Amino acid sequence: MENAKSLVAKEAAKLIEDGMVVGLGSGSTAGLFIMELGKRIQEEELTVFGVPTSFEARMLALQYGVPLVSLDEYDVDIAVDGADEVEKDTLYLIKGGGGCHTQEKIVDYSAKEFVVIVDESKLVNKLGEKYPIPVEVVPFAYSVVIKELINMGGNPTIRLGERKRGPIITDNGNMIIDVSMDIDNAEKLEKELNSIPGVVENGIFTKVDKVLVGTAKGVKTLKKKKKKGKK
Ligand SMILES: O=C(CO)[C@H](O)[C@H](O)COP(=O)(O)O
Repeated sequence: MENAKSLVAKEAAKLIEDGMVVGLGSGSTAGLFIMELGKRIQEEELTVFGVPTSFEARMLALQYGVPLVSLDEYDVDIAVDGADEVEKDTLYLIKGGGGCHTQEKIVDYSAKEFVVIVDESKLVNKLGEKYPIPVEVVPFAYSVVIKELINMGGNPTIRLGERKRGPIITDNGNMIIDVSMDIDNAEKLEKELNSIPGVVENGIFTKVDKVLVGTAKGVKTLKKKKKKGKK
C-alpha cells in the first residue's frame, strides 16, 4: 500500500498552482503529499503557502520546505488530507485515526476545495464498517460524554497511548473517545455528536469535494453517487 499512497500523494501535488494557500492534512498519506509539495516548491520555484492541520503536519512542512501561514491571515484555496474510511457512494469519511480531526475539519471545511487522498484499503460500502468514530472531548467531560454516547446506542472506549498508561492527549489538550455505532444518517450524526456538551469535534466528515484513490494500476477519482439518509 505504500506505493499506492505515494502515487496518490504525487497526483494530488500536481493540483497545486502557483499562489495557492494549501491545507496540509495529517497522517502518513498526507505526509507524503507534503513531501511532494515541498519538492515541487523547490524545483519549480512556486510561491505556495501551507496551513497545517496538526503539529505533525507543521513539522513535516518545515522539514520539506513548505512555508506556513495561519488561518487568521489567509483563506485556504485547497486542502489535501487523508482518511481512515471513505464510503464509496457518498464520499462521507471517518477521520481522526491520528487524533487530529478537529484541526483537520477546521482547515478542510474552510477550504474552497477539499480533496481526500487514500489507498484502496480505505474504501467501504458503509461508513463505520471498519473504524469507530473518533470524538475529541474536553477531559473534564469524558464521563458524561461516555454516558451520552451509550444512550445513543454507541460503544465508546477512551483512546489510550501505546506505551503511556493513560489517555492520549490531542494537539488541543483533549482526550479522544472512539465510538462504534450504526451510522444511519452521517450528516445528522455529525451534528448530533457535536451537540453533546464537552464534545469538541467528531471524525465524521460529510463535506468532501473529491477523493483520489491510489491503486496498483494508478490513481482514480471517485465522484459522489448519492446522498444517504436524507429525507
Ligand atoms: O485523519 C487522520 C488523522 O487524524 C488521517 O488522515 C487518517 O488517520 C489517515 O492516515 P493514513 O494516511 O496514515 O492512513
